[in-house]
Amino acid sequence: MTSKSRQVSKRHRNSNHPLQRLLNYGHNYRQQIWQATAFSIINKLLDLAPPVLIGIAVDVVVKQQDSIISLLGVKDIFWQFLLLSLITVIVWIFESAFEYAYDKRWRNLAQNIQHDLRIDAYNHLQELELAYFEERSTGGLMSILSDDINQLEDFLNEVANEIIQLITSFIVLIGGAFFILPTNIALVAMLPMPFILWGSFVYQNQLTSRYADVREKVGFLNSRLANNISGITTIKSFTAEDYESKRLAAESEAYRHSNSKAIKLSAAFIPLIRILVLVGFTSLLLLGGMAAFSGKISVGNYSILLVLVQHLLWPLVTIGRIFDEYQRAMASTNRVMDLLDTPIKIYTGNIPLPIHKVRGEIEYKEVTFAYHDRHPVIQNLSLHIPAGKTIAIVGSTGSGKSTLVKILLRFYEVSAGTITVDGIDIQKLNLRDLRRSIGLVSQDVFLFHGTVAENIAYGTFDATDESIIMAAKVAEAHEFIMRLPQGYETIVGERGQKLSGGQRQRIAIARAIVKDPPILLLDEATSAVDNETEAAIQRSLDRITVNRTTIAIAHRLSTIRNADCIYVMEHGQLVESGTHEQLLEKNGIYASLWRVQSGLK
Ligand SMILES: Nc1ncnc2c1ncn2[C@@H]1O[C@H](COP(=O)(O)OP(=O)(O)OP(=O)(O)O)[C@@H](O)[C@H]1O
Repeated sequence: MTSKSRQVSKRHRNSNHPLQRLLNYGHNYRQQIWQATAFSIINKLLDLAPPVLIGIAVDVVVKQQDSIISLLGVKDIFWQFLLLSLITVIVWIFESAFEYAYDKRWRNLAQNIQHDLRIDAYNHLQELELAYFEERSTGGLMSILSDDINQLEDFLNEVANEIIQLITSFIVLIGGAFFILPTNIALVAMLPMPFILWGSFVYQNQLTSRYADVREKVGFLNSRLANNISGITTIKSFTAEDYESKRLAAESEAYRHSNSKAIKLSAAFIPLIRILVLVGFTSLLLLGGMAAFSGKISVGNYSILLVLVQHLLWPLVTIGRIFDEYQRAMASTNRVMDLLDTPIKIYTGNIPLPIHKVRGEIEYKEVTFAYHDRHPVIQNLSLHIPAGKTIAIVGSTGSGKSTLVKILLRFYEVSAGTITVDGIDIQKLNLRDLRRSIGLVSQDVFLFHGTVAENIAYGTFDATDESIIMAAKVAEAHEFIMRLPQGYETIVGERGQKLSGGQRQRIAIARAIVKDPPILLLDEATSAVDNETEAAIQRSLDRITVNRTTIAIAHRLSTIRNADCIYVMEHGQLVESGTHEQLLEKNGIYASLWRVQSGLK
């Protein structure tokens, strides 16, 4: 996480209102926000000038030589109108110029903030521990990083300006009414205003929870979609299309239902506002007309008021949509900010571990570990692996073998005990250095959409073509890669789905070879392959484990029989250890497993 985003994250944790959180986040753009706001206000003021110009024109017609314009020294009616026309042209030009200015500012601001927010949110997400991802769905997280941030972009693009201009119109109208009209008439005309504001406020509160629900439902819908698209093979093979279609329809229906609850409320808003505006407008029409007739106010001023109110009527009608957009944006803001505020639970230590200095001695000292809300998977386990040696871990499924490897990488934090690398507690080591010095070939190989070469070089981004080919040869992958349509430049497809399981496995091994780490973790590297491939992988593993601390987890005992020491794991504890021969002699769990696998029993 960048120090900038860390600061930002601390800052907006202090406040609760989403708008405040957004403003705090956009702290660096304060100047741009002020400029855009000022341009919006000036544009609105200029936009409100035509009613005044109409009023003045009426004034010229009614009062002729005694009109307001005549105060400037222009007595001739034609010249008065010409001057008025000139002012109109100038106002128009400035209004257009400021429209351009505010539009450009707001839209650029929207782009800058959405960009920063997306990158910061993604960077923060990358720092979060695995448990966070296990609790959530990919689709749900995608909808925060995509939909919610887009919602904010739309808000800043248009709605922020609309809100500012609406407030400006309000103030001008109220000020204008009290300035022009006798106080009692102005008060009557303004009577609906508090109701409009109060009503809007109540509405806003009601809408908040409904839109939060809509955002949540979008998250569920997205997660179902993402899950189904990645599981399409399973869906097809189990002919579960209808079942999935129904499940998706149910999520989509929930989204529709949630939206229609929000629509029910927000759609009633505009007609209500119109009624209130009507009360103000007709009272102004009536009382103002009577006042103009009796000479209490001038005909010009009366015209100004009427046109000004008309000018406000339209924006007021849009207030419902503006609140709507505002509420949606605030619901999105909360979701994005909540993600940014999620505390990172696994922090890096500060002892550096330069990769070329790592010897690779690993020690687990009385380690206990439990996944969140579960019983311990590893219990009081101690294990010493001398530098450069290969150990193997075997044992029944679910006994905790993979977990042992994951806690060494600090994907999860141990509950008790310590793990050391070269005698240093891994919690005190620089986390990136620790992970850089470990190569993992995991049970489920993940390839990224891209070429074979890119996938082999993944993590060693400066790898040369020669080293990539060398690694592929050692991993016995070179031959099959050369048979692919574009060789090393062949696109492997998303998650490497255009390759076979064994091919993916060999690319993963080549990837680890290019990385050349002092510590190698092989989590069932030969699980998804046939006997021939297994033999090929075995040959390459024999080569790459030399002088490298290696932990190999295997179900097929033949693949690890040459290990310096083999451990048998049961229920989170190491119950047997020794070389292959020693363990056979012991005639315990390992020996019976061996007999089963080699067909002796
Ligand atoms: N992320 C997780 N959250 C909660 N429980 C988990 C998680 N990952 C694994 N477990 C549980 O921890 C136990 C040990 O899992 P682990 O993957 O370490 O077993 P394993 O010995 O590697 O099994 P296998 O040989 O089948 O790969 C299992 O009971 C599993 O259900």
